[in-house]
Amino acid sequence: MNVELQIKTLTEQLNQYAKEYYTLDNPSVEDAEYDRLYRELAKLESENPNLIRADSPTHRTGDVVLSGFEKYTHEYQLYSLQDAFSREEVEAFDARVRKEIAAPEYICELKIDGLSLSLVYVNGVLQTAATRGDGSIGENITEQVKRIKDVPLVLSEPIDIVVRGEAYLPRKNFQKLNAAREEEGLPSFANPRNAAAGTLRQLDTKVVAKRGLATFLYQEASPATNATQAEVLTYFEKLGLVVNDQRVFATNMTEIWDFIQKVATMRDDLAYDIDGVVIKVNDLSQQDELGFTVKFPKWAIAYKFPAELAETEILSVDWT
Ligand SMILES: NC(=O)c1cnc(OC2CCCC2)nc1N
Repeated sequence: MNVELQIKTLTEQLNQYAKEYYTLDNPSVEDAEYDRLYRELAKLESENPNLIRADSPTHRTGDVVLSGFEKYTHEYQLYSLQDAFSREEVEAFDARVRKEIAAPEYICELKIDGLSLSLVYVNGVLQTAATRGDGSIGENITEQVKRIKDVPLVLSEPIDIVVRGEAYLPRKNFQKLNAAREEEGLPSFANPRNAAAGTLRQLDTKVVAKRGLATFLYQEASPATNATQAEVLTYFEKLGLVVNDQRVFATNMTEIWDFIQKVATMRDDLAYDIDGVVIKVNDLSQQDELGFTVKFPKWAIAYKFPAELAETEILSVDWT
């Protein structure tokens, strides 16, 4: 078999094994077998650097230690969500929407409690990853994000697209990390969100690879190629991006509130932290009709769950 085909086969095989191991939590080969194939690929790549593929797993390792963070100016501004803390506030949002959209269909998504992330793909290849920053200028964290195993280095289609999502630390990896830090006499992280933020601010990318961050993508920032938010999310899955599967449609407050209550009861059983539910007008042309206020989109609202008291706060409350 010629070298180019050998490199292609090894790359595809290793990517499949990594997906089984990291995303499906169901490896089909032993680590030793993965390591053997990985070393074989790394050897072929070092002998034929011109044949290294953009989706090679060797881009995700290697001890790149950066000297600092470059600024990155977002091509599309990142908006933040208006918050709602009660049913009445969500009803007011629904009423505002109905002033302009007669019978809106909403899509409700979990609000992942992580770090906002922007991914820029050119010809289907991950070119830049950046933090939100102030919405216009963020920090370039491309090398760090390449160490997040569920972020595809190459999409299934060679398209140009800018996508938004959340990087988060799964609760089991958060617990492992804090246990290790206590072992080393290091201060533990207060919550998974802080741990994720601290991890993506690491200049030594080897540290990022070890921590086990993950992502959920939820918005197309570049001009929409789909008609609804639901179709965007399905399209993202087809491209190889990870999308949260807990999403429902709602056409009125009762259905919205039923979902919010359902999420409130199953929240503790999730593998990751959430801090609310995001309700969005599903039709993207209606989103455009509604537009934005100075800060927020008028077509979305975030219902926030009451903040859970941290253990220390519970102890400090005078329960008498
Ligand atoms: N943390 C989340 O899970 C989340 C955050 N934001 C959005 O949508 C915003 C993005 C810009 C306008 C609507 N959706 C989400 N699921």
